[in-house]
Formats: sequence, C-alpha cells, structure tokens
Amino acid sequence: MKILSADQTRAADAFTIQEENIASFELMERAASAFTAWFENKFTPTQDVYIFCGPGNNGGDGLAITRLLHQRCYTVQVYLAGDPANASEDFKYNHQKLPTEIALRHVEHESDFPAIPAAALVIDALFGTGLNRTVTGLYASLINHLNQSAACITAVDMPSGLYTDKQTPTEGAIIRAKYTVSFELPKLAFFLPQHEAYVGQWHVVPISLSPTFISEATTNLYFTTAADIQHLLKSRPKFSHKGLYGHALLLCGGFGKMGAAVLAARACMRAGVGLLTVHAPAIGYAILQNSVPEAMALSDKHKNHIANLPSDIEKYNVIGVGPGMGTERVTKTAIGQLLATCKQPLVLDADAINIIAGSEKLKNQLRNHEVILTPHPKEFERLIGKSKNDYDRLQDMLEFCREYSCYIVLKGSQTAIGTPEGNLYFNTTGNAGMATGGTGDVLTGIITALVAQKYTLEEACILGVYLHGLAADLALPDVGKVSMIASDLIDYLPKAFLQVARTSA
Ligand SMILES: NC(=O)C1=CN([C@@H]2O[C@H](COP(=O)(O)OP(=O)(O)OC[C@H]3O[C@@H](n4cnc5c(N)ncnc54)[C@H](OP(=O)(O)O)[C@@H]3O)[C@@H](O)[C@H]2O)[C@H](O)CC1
Ligand SMILES: [K+]
Repeated sequence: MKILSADQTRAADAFTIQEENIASFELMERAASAFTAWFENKFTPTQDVYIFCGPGNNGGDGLAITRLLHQRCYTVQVYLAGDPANASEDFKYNHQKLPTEIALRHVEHESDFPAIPAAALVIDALFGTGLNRTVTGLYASLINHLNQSAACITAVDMPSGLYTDKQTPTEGAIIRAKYTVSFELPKLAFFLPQHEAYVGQWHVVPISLSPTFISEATTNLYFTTAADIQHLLKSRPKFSHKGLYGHALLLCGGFGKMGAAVLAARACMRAGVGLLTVHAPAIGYAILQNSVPEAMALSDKHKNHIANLPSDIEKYNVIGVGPGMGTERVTKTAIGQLLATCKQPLVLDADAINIIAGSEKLKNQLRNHEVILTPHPKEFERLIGKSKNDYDRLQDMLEFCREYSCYIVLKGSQTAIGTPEGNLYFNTTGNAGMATGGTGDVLTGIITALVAQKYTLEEACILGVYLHGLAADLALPDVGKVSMIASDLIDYLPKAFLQVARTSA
C-alpha cells in the first residue's frame, strides 16, 4: 500500500470531491464519522471528553466529532485556539452545526486553558496535515498544557505540531498522543522511531478516498499489509521435491556463539528451504548435527572461527552469512574470498556487515553481487555513518542501496526495507517482544530460505520481514513481550505461513 505526502492527500481530497460531485464538508463528515466510530469503540461515554480545535479543517474535524460524540451521549467540552475570523469554510460549516447546548469556548490566553482531569479524554484537533511552520506562542503553551495533563490524548490525523512527511524543527511544541487516528492511509511520520512519543499507537480509518487517485499517485514509499503479502506467497504443487526449493548455505557461528548459527539454521528450515548446509567452525559441528538434524553440517578447519569457504561453494543457490560469526582476521579473509569469488545471491547480517563496514574494498565489491544486508541500527551506522535524524537515515539508506545496488533491511520497531530502485517498504507486523537476542539470526535464516526458493530479493525482504514479525505477533498471547525469545519466532513461523496462505487462498 502507498504512503502519500500531505500535498498528495490534499490533492486526493480535491479529486474525490470532484469525482463524486460532493461538497468538501461531506468528506469532512466522512472523516469525523470514521474517527468517531473508532473512538466510541475504544472509549465508553463514562469519561469526559475535551476537544481542542485549530482554525483549519483539522479543527473542522474536531467540531464535527464534537457533534457526533454529543449525539452518542458523551459529555463533551470543545475549545477553539486561534482566530475564528481565519477559520476555514468547513470549520465554519461545522461551527454552525454545533448543537446549541454546546458552547465553543475560545482560548485566547493561558488563563483560558481548562484544568484537565487525569481521567478525562482529550482529542487533539489543533493541526493536521496543514501544519506549515513551528508551533509557538499560545498554541505551544496549550500543547504543553495538554501534554502535562495525565489525560489520554487521541490526535486527529496527526499529533499537532508534527510535520507529516519531513523533519519537524525541534524547537516546536508537539502533542504527545497515546493514539493517532488518521484517514485512509498512514503518514510517513508514523513509521519513524523518533516520533513514537508523539504519534503513540497509530490507526487508519477508511474515508473512501478515490481509488483512482491513489492507484495513479506516484510515490517511493509503501507500507506492507496482509493484502500486499497474499499474492507474494508461492503455492507448492502436489508433486514437489526438495530440489525445487533450493539448497542454501549458511556461513555462521563462532566460539561461544553457535546458538546464532542454530537459530538461523532452524529458521531457514522452518521457512521452507529444500536443502540446507551450515558451514561453521569445528567446535560447532556436533552442536549443529545435534540441534538441527534437518540441516547438513560442514566443519571449518579452524576450531573456533570461520577461516575457509566450502570447496564446492558454487553448488549452493544462496549464501547467508554472519550470525555469530565474529570478526577475527581469519574470518575477514574468508569474507574477502567470498566477495571475490562467489556468484550467488548473498544475505549478509551481523558480523558480516561489521567486517564489510570496516573495508572500502569489501564495500565496493558489493556492487558485483545480488546482496541483501540486514543491519540493526548500530550495524547500519558502522556501515553508512551517523544520520542527523530518521528522515536523513532513510535517505542515506536509499543512497547506499542505489550506489551499491543492494537491498537493506533496517531492523527496528517498524523495519524499513530499501531497494536499489529507491523504494522504501515499511513493515507493519511485530512487537516489542522481539527486542531479544537472536531474533536477527532468525530473520537471516528466513530471508535466506526465501531467496533459495526463488523469491526475488525484494520479495524475500518484504515477505521475510512480514512473516518474522507475524510469528512474534502470533506468539505474543502465549509468551508475552517480556518472556518472548528468538526460538518462539521459529516455533510460530509455521502458523505465520499458514495464516498468510489462508488469506491468500
Ligand atoms: N483526506 C483527508 O485526510 C481529510 C482530512 N481532513 C482534515 O483536514 C486537515 C488538514 O486541514 P488544513 O486546513 O489543510 O490544515 P490544518 O487544519 O492542519 O491547519 C490549519 C491552518 O493552521 C495554520 N497553521 C499551520 N501551521 C501553523 C502553526 N505552526 N501555527 C499556527 N497556525 C498554523 C495554517 O494556516 P495559515 O494561513 O496560518 O498558514 C493552516 O492552514 C487534515 O489534517 C484532516 O484533519 C478533512 O477532514 C477532509 C479529509
Ligand atoms: K491533530
């Protein structure tokens, strides 16, 4: 699914209004009704509601929501910050439609700020996608006043003070919402870790914006939904044999870190690879054969670290490298030999990335391969350098993907996938239980298995990241966020595959 910019959203509004031959206030009514449906599903009318409106259409939404919640027996107080003379047409329309028993109270001084009870519900309808400068003055004081209340804040469309799709100047005040309810499609700002405190948990409600406009809109920004995944998963013909599903090689493991190799190998098998061979240091041979009997094992001549490559490396159709591997000199030499000789697609993770990050020569050799890199933010920083903020980091990532013609899976609470063509895909599955050792090794095994099964590198990244997070979501009710371990993701991977297969049937 596409992520549209603020300008594109405004254009979508105009296109929809014209295409359906409706008035703009009718589209606003759709937005307000959709928000209200979400709100009343979340909160019962037992808590007082305080709604704060700006002078534009975000505020117009706020007035319409006031009316709709009042009709649903919520106790609502509504406040206007800003000059009503500057109000938008649709704001004025909804102002006239306010029930007479509801007074729109003007906030002109800090003394007009209402005391907000901790148990109250606040709806932030000050600014949305029309924010065009830093919030200062009375607006900033009001936002700070709301943030300092213990009330639960739900933002309409955007947390006021936050830009929709570019870096917000840090000196401005920004609403810290517990929930943000946006319309039709999520905003780019929702996917950036730096905004979590402002956006909170984001939700999107449909308002039937023109499908024609959306399908014709150009963007390089996407977020992955179950609908997107459905057509990706390949079905398996009745007369299948393991040769059809690839033979992967994993180069991984090291002294004291053989668990990473076991996790990657188990995940690779559970993700459907036909055959798997794991090449690990000699100390890992028995461990692998005992822990992952489904995989074949090769023992490096070196006892504790990977120092050599298998002699028949050309027989594998994908090579996953890195989990638990370490960065010993002998291993660096082996990585250099791999990049200089092998022709297969590579999935590079963890210490394989750290080794490459330390050598311009090795980095330049990425250009000669089909490569997926799966760094966490620290490994990313070693590889590409420190970015000023999350927007710059995404641009830096796309620049690297383009320059080295590779795919990057930047792991995080909403993993971002960059492609050589300059596209960005944000994942929507997963949870905080995944913040535990070994989950990256599991992802490497999954993506390696998908490439072995002839998914394109882009498909393997999108599908692998989605299934990895979905497995964690399926595990959550049974193991919880605190007790979740990497092995749970492997154990729930079959259910994740079955769930995606069911929806695609
Ligand atoms: N398809 C949809 O998503 C729909 C969204 N809707 C809602 O409409 C808003 C966008 O409304 P808009 O009127 O364009 O803008 P805002 O309401 O966000 O802002 C109002 C005006 O505020 C001024 N402004 C901007 N930044 C500041 C600031 N830092 N300090 C003070 N004032 C500011 C600006 O006017 P100026 O003349 O002062 O420049 C803004 O125009 C969207 O978010 C949704 O909530 C519709 O309901 C329809 C469908
Ligand atoms: K808002």
